[in-house]
Amino acid sequence: MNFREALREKQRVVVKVGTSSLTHAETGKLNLTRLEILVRELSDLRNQGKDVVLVSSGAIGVGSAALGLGGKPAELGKSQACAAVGQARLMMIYQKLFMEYNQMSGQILMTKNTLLNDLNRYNARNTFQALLQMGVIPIVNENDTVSTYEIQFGDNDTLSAIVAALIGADLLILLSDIDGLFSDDPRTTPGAKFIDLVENLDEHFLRMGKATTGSKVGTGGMATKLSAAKIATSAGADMVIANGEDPHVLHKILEGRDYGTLFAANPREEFYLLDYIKNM
Ligand SMILES: Nc1ncnc2c1ncn2[C@@H]1O[C@H](COP(=O)(O)OP(=O)(O)O)[C@@H](O)[C@H]1O
Ligand SMILES: N[C@@H](CCC(=O)OP(=O)(O)O)C(=O)O
Repeated sequence: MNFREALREKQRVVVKVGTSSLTHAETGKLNLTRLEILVRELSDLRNQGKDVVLVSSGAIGVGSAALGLGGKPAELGKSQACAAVGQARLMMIYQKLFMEYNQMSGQILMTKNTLLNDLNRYNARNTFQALLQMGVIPIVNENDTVSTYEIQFGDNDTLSAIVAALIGADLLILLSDIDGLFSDDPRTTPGAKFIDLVENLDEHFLRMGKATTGSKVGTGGMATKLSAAKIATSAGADMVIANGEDPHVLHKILEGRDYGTLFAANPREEFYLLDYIKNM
C-alpha cells in the first residue's frame, strides 16, 4: 500500500478550514454554498464511522463583515468583539447545516493556557474523547474573545495540529485557498513547482513555506501550515494541504486519490506535546 492508499484506512480525522475558504473575498460574508458542501462531506465521513473534528477559522472575519467594519480591525478590543459576534454566527450556521444531515456538533474554544495548564489539558482531552465516543462532531476555534498575544496560538494551522496530537488523530487535512505546497509562493514566483508528497519534512521543505497570504483574511500563509505539518507528522498523523475551493476534495483525499500535498507521518519517540507548546 502506498502513502495515498493508506489514507483510506484513516479513522480519526481533523479538518481545518481557513477564513479564505469560508467567505467571499469581495464582501467577507459567508460562502454558504461552500459551507453546505463542507458540512455534507464531514457528515458523510461520520456516516462512514470515522471520528471527525472540524477546526474552523472565520470568527473575526465573519464578525467584522456582520458589523460592517470592512475588514479585520487592527485594534485588539474591536477584533475580539468581532470574534464574539462572528463565532456565534458561525456556530449557528454550522449547527443548522449539521442538523440537516442529522449530525450533532458541539463547540470547543481553546487558548494556549488550555494546554499549558495540566488540569485544563486533561479536561480538554476528556471532552474531545467523550464527544467523539458519542458521535458528536466537535467544532474548534481559538477563544479569540479573550486571547491576547501572550496566551494565543495566533493561527488555526498550529491549533489544528495541536488538537490532532492531543486526541491521537491519524489524519489532519488543512483546506486552504491554494492546491498545496509549492517550491515557493506561486503568487509571487510563477515558476514554482507543486510538491505532491513530503516524506521527510526537513529544512529544505520548511524553507519553501513563506508567510505571505493569498487573501486579506488569511493568517500565517504557508509558514504556519508547515509548522503544523511538523507537529502533526511528529505526533504520528499524516497531513494533507488541499484546496478548499471545492470541499468535495475531502472524500477524494480519503479515497486515496492524488489531491493536495501529503506529508507522511514520521513519529519521533521524543515528541512531547507539552514541551512543544511551552517552547512556542
Ligand atoms: N511555498 C508556498 N506554496 C504555496 N503557497 C504559499 C507558499 N508560500 C506562501 N504561500 C501562500 O500561502 C497562502 C495560503 O495561506 P493563508 O493565506 O494563510 O490561507 P488560509 O486562510 O487558508 O490559512 C497561499 O495563498 C499562498 O499565497
Ligand atoms: N481564530 C481566528 C482565525 C485565525 C486563523 O488562523 O485564520 P486562517 O488563516 O483564516 O485560518 C478566527 O476565527 O477569526
